[in-house]
Amino acid sequence: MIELGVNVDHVATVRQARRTYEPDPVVAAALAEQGGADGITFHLREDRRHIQQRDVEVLMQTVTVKTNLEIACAPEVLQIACRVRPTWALLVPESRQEVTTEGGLNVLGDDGRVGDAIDQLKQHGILVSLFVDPDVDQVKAAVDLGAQAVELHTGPYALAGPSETDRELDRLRAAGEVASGAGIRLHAGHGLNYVNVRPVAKLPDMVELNIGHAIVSRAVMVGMRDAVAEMRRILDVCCP
Ligand SMILES: CC(=O)[C@@H](O)[C@H](O)COP(=O)(O)O
Ligand SMILES: NCC(=O)COP(=O)(O)O
Repeated sequence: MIELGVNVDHVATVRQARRTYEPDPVVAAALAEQGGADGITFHLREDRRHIQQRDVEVLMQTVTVKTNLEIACAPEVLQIACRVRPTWALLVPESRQEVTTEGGLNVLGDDGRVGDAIDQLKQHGILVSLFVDPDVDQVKAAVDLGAQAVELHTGPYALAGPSETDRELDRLRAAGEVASGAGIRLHAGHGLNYVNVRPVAKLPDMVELNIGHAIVSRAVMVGMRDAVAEMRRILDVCCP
């Protein structure tokens, strides 16, 4: 059965629109758990545009399922991760100008920062996943650096037009085969929603999907528990 990681970043986005106290991603995470989340994902960006350090601290005290802290390979956030010790750390690229995460980590071109970050996190008992484009060479480089999982960037798939979707799925399938063939966990995420999720969930050896924006968008209408439960039902039906 596919594991569902629910990303609560954009609950914090709504809160930060007024720099106030609500809606609280901590409450959203508890409701997501009631809806069937297997993990809670939260991205402590260097620019703090949504999740704040307070959210990380309180989520680490309250979440009862897996925690998946997304961070850049930057000393300040790495230090926080090593102190709070989430179940997983997902290393992602960041740039101030981006609307959202744009591409995967360039692991192939690593200047040592990714490798050092992996070692530092693992020394603190944290499992490490790398957010990479569905590129076989990037996945091989992630395996070589000792990542315990890769999260394939499904943004290009999600944005693909009808004539490109199969090609993007083939890229994801090929990259996933390298990951599972190397014995590391295969995750995927970014831009997945209630319609496009099924083909990705059905990819061979897919273990975990991390979904945020689409679930939070549905939650605005129906509530977090029901929005998560609906995604859970979709995954349970398509991947029993
Ligand atoms: C890496 C990824 O795709 C998401 O988990 C990420 O958090 C999205 O970036 P924003 O949260 O900045 O939208
Ligand atoms: N790493 C992907 C994630 O956590 C959620 O991305 P999105 O569903 O908010 O695009």
